[in-house]
Amino acid sequence: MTQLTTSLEIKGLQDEATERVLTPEALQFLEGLHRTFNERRKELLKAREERQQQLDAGGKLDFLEETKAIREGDWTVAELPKDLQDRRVEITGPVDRKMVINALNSGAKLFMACFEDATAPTWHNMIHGQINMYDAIRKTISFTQSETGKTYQLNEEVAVLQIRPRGWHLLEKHVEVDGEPMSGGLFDFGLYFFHNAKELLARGSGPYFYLPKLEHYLEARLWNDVFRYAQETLGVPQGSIRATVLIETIPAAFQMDEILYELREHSAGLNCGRWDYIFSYIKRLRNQPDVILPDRSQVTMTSPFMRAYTLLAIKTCHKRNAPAMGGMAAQIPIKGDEEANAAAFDKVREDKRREVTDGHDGTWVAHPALVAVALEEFNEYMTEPNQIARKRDDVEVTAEGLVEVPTGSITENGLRVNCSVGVQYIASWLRGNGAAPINHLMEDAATAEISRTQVWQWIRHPEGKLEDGRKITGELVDQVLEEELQKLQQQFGKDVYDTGRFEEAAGLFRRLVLNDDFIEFLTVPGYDQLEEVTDHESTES
Ligand SMILES: CC(=O)SCCNC(=O)CCNC(=O)[C@H](O)C(C)(C)COP(=O)(O)OP(=O)(O)OC[C@H]1O[C@@H](n2cnc3c(N)ncnc32)[C@H](O)[C@@H]1OP(=O)(O)O
Ligand SMILES: O=CC(=O)O
Repeated sequence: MTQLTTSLEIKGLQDEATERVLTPEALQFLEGLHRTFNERRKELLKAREERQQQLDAGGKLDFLEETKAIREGDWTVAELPKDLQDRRVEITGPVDRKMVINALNSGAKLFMACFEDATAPTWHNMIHGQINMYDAIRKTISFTQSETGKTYQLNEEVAVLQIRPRGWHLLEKHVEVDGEPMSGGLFDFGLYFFHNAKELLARGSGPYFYLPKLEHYLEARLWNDVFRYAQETLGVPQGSIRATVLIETIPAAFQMDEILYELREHSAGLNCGRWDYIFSYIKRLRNQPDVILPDRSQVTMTSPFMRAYTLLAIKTCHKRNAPAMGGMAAQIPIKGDEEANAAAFDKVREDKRREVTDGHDGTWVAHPALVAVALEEFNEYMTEPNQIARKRDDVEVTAEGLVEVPTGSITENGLRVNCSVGVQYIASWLRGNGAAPINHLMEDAATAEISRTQVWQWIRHPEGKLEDGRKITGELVDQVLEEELQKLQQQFGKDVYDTGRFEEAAGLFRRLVLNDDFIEFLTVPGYDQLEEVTDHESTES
């Protein structure tokens, strides 16, 4: 444990890698961020709890009276920089060194490097992720895979880089200020900005961010104040930062205008973070008697509440001259089965076509092989760099429409999939991998959040019954979980199962679904179980 400034302590392993990014000047900047903004961050998290209590007491979500003037006002966000005007296809991925190179070379217009739900926040991953960003921006990044000897380097032309720092709820326990862990989001943002903002601007781009899991416009205001402070402190021109906010919580859907307004000098629009949105919908409305969702597979982008929110995002953004980005389709290539692979690609094509014809200005893909599919759809239906000029005044979305409960059934298979996929994802995360291919789909933390939240609610809601009438109970879930664990043991073999942290993952999953006290984010208790694991693919070589 080293004390570097009067009040900042590094609790994580220190080596050559940490020395590269945790320079005394960078630490001083982090300390300033913490001291200036951490109290407000904590107050905003507390306000989330208070709003939850109101919802649990039967309160309804609605557009806010206090911000009517902003919704009805005539204002726009600042003009977009050149390299954010055409965002038709963005690839996302964790911050592993090889993946970073592959994503930048993928042919996508932009790459969102994720320090959040696609990355398990080990100290190693977070530090090496920063190093990978540093080297990628300066085009000095390369990687040699030890198994194959293959070397990866950047192409001449690469995607524009943006990063997703952790949300306001997550901590970076390896750095403490005044004996208190730092905010994960301030740590990720702060280090990236400190080392790269000026370099990015000198190279004709800028410090670009995706902001996850906001639940209120005041949380957007906090980010905006962080941006102003960071730019002022480091002598970077105000407005250099541009940030796209993920609308991925149900309360935020009622405050899209307000969020854009708070960030208007730094805004790069909104994105529909659809998986977390489903998670948030169940989480926030979990105690409302009329709300219960069917199997996850039946909740799609054509479910009325999902259509309502994506169309509202497009209308709201375009009114403010901001891009409205689409979301992620889970399908990834299926190796060795051409028919299944073609079907998976068709699903992605259909999803992207709906997005572009609705009016989205770009979309996300999870895998380089899907860049071309998404590009084809956007190239065909979006002939300009974006379609911000298409105002969608025809769209009418009501508060009731945003929360309309989707119909469908809860099946035994749906319950089994939630248990199995939830455990498999958590096990992968505990092994240090935040994005995982499971049953030929890309899964990240949002998947496990949806799975466990659905099961929690099904156990407690009177209508949480399988289609054959059986009530979903803690005992039934326990039994299903045991059976699914046995299947996983058979599928992976005893050795992989024993070393793969499946039992630990099942323990956490059980706690998440059986505890009456709902746990806000699985990554919070999970973080205590996330021991240090080193993944060579995130590391320099
Ligand atoms: C809900 C949300 O928040 S979505 C956003 C967050 N989630 C993500 O970003 C997940 C992104 N996707 C991924 O991480 C990956 O696609 C995974 C983990 C699901 C699958 O990865 P793999 O098992 O490596 O897939 P696969 O074997 O098909 O990969 C083939 C090649 O593509 C590369 N690749 C796959 N996905 C990506 C990606 N998203 N970015 C860059 N490269 C990628 C692999 O590195 C591999 O490279 P190689 O041939 O040089 O070794
Ligand atoms: O973060 C994205 C999502 O779909 O959730």
